[in-house]
Amino acid sequence: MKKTISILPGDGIGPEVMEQTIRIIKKIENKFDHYFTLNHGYIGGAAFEKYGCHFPDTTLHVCKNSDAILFGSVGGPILESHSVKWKDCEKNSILALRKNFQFSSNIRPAKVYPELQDICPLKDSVIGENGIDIVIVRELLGDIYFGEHKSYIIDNIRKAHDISEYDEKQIEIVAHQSFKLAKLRKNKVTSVDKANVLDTSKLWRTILTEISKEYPDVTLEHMLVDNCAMQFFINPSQFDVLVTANLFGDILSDAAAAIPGSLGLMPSASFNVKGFALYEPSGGSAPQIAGKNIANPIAQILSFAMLLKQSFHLIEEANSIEQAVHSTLKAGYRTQDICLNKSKAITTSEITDKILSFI
Ligand SMILES: NC(=O)C1=CN([C@@H]2O[C@H](COP(=O)(O)OP(=O)(O)OC[C@H]3O[C@@H](n4cnc5c(N)ncnc54)[C@H](O)[C@@H]3O)[C@@H](O)[C@H]2O)C=CC1
Ligand SMILES: CC(C)CC(=O)C(=O)O
Ligand SMILES: [Mg+2]
Repeated sequence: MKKTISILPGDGIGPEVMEQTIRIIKKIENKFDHYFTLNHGYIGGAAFEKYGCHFPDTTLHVCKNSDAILFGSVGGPILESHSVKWKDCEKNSILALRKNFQFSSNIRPAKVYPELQDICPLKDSVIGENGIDIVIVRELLGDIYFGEHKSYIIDNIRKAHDISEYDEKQIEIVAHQSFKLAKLRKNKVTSVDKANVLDTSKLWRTILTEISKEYPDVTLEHMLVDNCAMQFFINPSQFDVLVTANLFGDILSDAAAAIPGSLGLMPSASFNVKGFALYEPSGGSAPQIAGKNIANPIAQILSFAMLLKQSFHLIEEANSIEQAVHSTLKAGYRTQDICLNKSKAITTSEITDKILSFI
């Protein structure tokens, strides 16, 4: 198969985990006789250094001419967020990319890996006999991230506001996606909102309820977001598909990383309505561990597996990567974020060597 993939490593650990993922891509090409054209683009702080902006036209061009986008992460250390290089980096890069291609829904799976049960902070009794297997569907183009953001001074008082907005069409897209996904799974959708206070949430709840009538086999439940955050840790196996707004989804999907045990294991996929997609780890650029060859590359590698499955329909190829990750973990190889005995942890490149050996 001949397909083009945009490779946007970005900042922090992005380039390190992307480099290892490219080794996996090469192995898949060799083993299954495919040829992928990898077109590289700068984004985030890395682009700012080279082009003086966070999302140059050349990168947009690369993305427009590809069949799928594999993204690393962007952003610098929080303490440097006012510097010229990092100011508004995330807004100008990943948010602009999502907006440009209208990536309206973001899929973030969260499950317990049986071979990593020792690092899952949840008790066996909480995990339960059937384990935990949740898919979070996060709306990606509305809410407070895309409303007006403003800081100002009135009567010598510093003020700021961020406006959250939704329209029914935006909610309908993720609603349909969630019900369709639930039909392939356990037929349950939990819609998470703050409808006891927010008008955007009241609209959210109304639309989810209306759309649910088109999917009579799927059970729809509504849950308030504060309760949901707690339910993740006391009864996570109740969830199948969880659908929520942009901000709540951002926060809850990081919280859900506690289920496998590390953000370094969490891949994600973002789709537009035409099916074009961007794949990226759920976590960020982890600046404090960047450049040390200690980051976990699995989230990035599994994001590539999602790309193979969802964008290229290469199921056997994707399964071979997922199986290799499981075999590697089962054999006891761990990076430091998933290793209880840190002295036994192996590096980013060493764990990739092991994964490659199982493909
Ligand atoms: N899509 C994106 O590009 C995102 C970018 N960011 C940016 O990343 C920067 C750092 O943000 P944080 O809040 O610290 O979030 P983060 O997700 O980068 O890190 C949170 C924690 O998870 C750990 N972690 C994350 N990925 C890991 C991996 N692959 N292996 C091992 N450990 C891993 C980090 O070491 C840290 O302890 C900020 O500039 C932020 O804006 C944050 C989230 C998403
Ligand atoms: C710029 C942020 C909204 C990125 C992020 O935290 C995420 O997508 O999870
Ligand atoms: Mg996030």
